[in-house]
Amino acid sequence: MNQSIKPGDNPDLTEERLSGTFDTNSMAAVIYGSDKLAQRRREISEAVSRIPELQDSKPCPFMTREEKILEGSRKSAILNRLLPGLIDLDSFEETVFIHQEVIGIEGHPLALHESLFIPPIATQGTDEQQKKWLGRAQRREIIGCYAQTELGHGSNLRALETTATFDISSQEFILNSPTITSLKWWPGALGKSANWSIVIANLIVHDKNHGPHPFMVQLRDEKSHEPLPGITVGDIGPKMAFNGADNGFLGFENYRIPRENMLMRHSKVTPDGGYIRPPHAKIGYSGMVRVRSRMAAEQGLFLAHALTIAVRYSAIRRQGYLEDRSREVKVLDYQTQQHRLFPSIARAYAFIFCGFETIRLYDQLLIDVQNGNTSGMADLHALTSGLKSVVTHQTGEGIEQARMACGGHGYSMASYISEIYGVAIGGCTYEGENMVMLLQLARYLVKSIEMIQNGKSKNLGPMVAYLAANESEIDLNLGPNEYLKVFQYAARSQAWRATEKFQKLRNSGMSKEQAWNQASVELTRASRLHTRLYIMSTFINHVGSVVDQKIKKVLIDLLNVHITYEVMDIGIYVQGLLSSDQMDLIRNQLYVSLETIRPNAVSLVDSFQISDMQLRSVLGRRDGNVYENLFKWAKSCPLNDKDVLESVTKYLKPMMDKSKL
Ligand SMILES: CCCCCCCCCC/C=C\C/C=C/C(=O)SCCNC(=O)CCNC(=O)[C@H](O)C(C)(C)COP(=O)(O)OP(=O)(O)OC[C@H]1O[C@@H](n2cnc3c(N)ncnc32)[C@H](O)[C@@H]1OP(=O)(O)O
Ligand SMILES: Cc1cc2nc3c(=O)[nH]c(=O)nc-3n(C[C@H](O)[C@H](O)[C@H](O)COP(=O)(O)OP(=O)(O)OC[C@H]3O[C@@H](n4cnc5c(N)ncnc54)[C@H](O)[C@@H]3O)c2cc1C
Repeated sequence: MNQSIKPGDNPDLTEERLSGTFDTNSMAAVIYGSDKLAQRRREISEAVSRIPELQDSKPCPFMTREEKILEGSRKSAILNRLLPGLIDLDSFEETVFIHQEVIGIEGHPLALHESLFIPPIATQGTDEQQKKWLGRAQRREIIGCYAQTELGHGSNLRALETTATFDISSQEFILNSPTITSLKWWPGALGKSANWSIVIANLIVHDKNHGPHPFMVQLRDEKSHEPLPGITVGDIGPKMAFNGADNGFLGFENYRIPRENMLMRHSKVTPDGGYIRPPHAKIGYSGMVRVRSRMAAEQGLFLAHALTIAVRYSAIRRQGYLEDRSREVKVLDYQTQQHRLFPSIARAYAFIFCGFETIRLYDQLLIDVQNGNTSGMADLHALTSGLKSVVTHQTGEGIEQARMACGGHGYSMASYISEIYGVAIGGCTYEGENMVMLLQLARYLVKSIEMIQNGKSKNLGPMVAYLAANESEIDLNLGPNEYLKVFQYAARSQAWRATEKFQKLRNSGMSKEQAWNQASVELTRASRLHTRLYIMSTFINHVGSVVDQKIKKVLIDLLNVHITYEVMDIGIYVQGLLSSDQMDLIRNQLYVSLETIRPNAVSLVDSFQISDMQLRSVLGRRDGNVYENLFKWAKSCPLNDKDVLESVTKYLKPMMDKSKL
């Protein structure tokens, strides 16, 4: 049964929920990985809803930027006091979840503290460094951020300009921002809130530049919160979204920190100026891999937010007629609306399933690396580079479709979809611009194909083994595994096409860099197809492992939406494999699968169990009572505090009076 049904709900939404064929709590358990984890989310939402001081003081769209930052800080401080009674303090998931529930998605002063400041200390700090800072950070005696990007440099880490020069005589590093382009620019919470930061700077010892390394740097006085001498710091101004966070700039002028402030678990500088290399050259990049490995699930949830709003609203919004002219139909009954929304529901599920898998892979890698085994780093870097790029892009597309599916009201901030969109698409840029990261995965694909060309196919990892296969015919009797083969064909032929283009250019005498650039559009296409194949195969495997038969049945229906939509979407890449009859068959299977999933659409989004507090959307309310609440929301807009505004008395009225003469 659908657990969201309550008395007083909009009857159209109740009708939808009654037509669902499965238990939404059981589905939530599959989405979040276990009944216990899903149950914890419900308990935390429930507990938060009973604490008056944690409620929004007014709707976010009516707040100025300053009010958003103040509100985020107010709630962060209250949460810090209440957290021990509300969540398991050792659980990163519960910490992120409660902040999102209480403060929302627009960012807050501690948004980066948990995800980018504490993890590098925990994974790249020595035992002594952890003892010194981890407890303080966890108790929030200090607030931290992650300062890597510079005004002139983001994607290309090797071009960072900030320097940390070792001074043997004082046993200190001297930090400098030598140029305007070397100012740190963008770090979340840096602008006004953080007093410490992980700073990525070029390590210079005995005039030799050892490249970017992480340093623990105090920025502000712990008593006065004033910037320390040698530090220039401030906020970079309003952004497209995420304005509850104070992204900042930072400059150093001969700013000294003790030698012990370089995070030295992997690379080390000894007191006499010796440099000890890390076990893997890119181990310092692992904080980024950690965040990327979490982005698929995060983004899947952003998409889930937008779809919860659009699907619920589509079930109460009546517009136009089908057969019965006496009553307008729910817009959810239109095939175009279903085609707009249901493939995105499938993607949201797929992204979340993939996301929990990559989080698990990262956690395993972390254990391996701590035990000295870095062999899995390249694989996970390639996988998460592609995944973050594809998932953020498709999430953005899906959210925008969800907005349009809500018609005019989707454009109002009352829907909250524009904010969700603005926050989600930030992910196309942060943690590595998407094209740049697709090209990282492409390096891996090209290397894999070169292994095949050199007769070393048996050395290929399981994720790229399909590159060596030779599928040229597909059975018309299409099931998920045949769709997978179709996708493998597309990904394989594009990877070979791109690699061969690169190699041909090389053989024509072009430099490696120029040849790479000339082949790069084809290379990014190969990376996207490879990643979409991974998403599809993870989805198929996940559904295969579900035990509850009612849940499995609806997930198979959703998987059918996914595989048919995805194959139609890449039609151009499978022209050599599928006949036009086969394409027609798939197209029809997609339309059938949209109809099949229709009765479960509302229950599928209800299963994300995103509370009204977290959703912050008038259109997406659980009870479906949209119109009366839209009217209330509009009336509460500060512009309506007065009937006659100063804009009228001061300018418009005199203008009209003058025109009358
Ligand atoms: C609903 C839930 C809501 C939760 C809300 C949470 C909200 C949180 C909001 C947070 C918001 C924003 C936070 C944002 C933070 C940031 O953006 S921090 C800054 C991030 N910056 C980047 O990502 C920069 C991207 N650039 C890079 O990573 C590197 O420059 C790049 C990898 C592109 C290239 O590095 P180079 O050193 O030049 O290396 P290259 O020559 O290209 O490659 C050499 C070789 O090394 C391999 N390699 C590269 N990286 C790795 C790695 N990490 N691990 C393993 N191997 C790696 C690469 O593949 C090459 O291998 P090859 O064999 O030679 O091909
Ligand atoms: C919301 C948000 C939060 C952020 N938070 C943080 C933070 O907390 N800490 C932090 O350090 N940083 C943060 N950043 C910065 C972020 O990591 C960078 O913006 C990101 O890495 C992209 O770098 P860039 O801005 O230099 O883009 P650029 O590299 O300048 O990209 C511009 C264009 O150039 C293209 N391009 C660049 N290089 C190549 C290439 N080699 N091949 C082909 N095309 C290329 C890109 O594809 C893109 O189209 C944040 C950014 C945002 C938007």
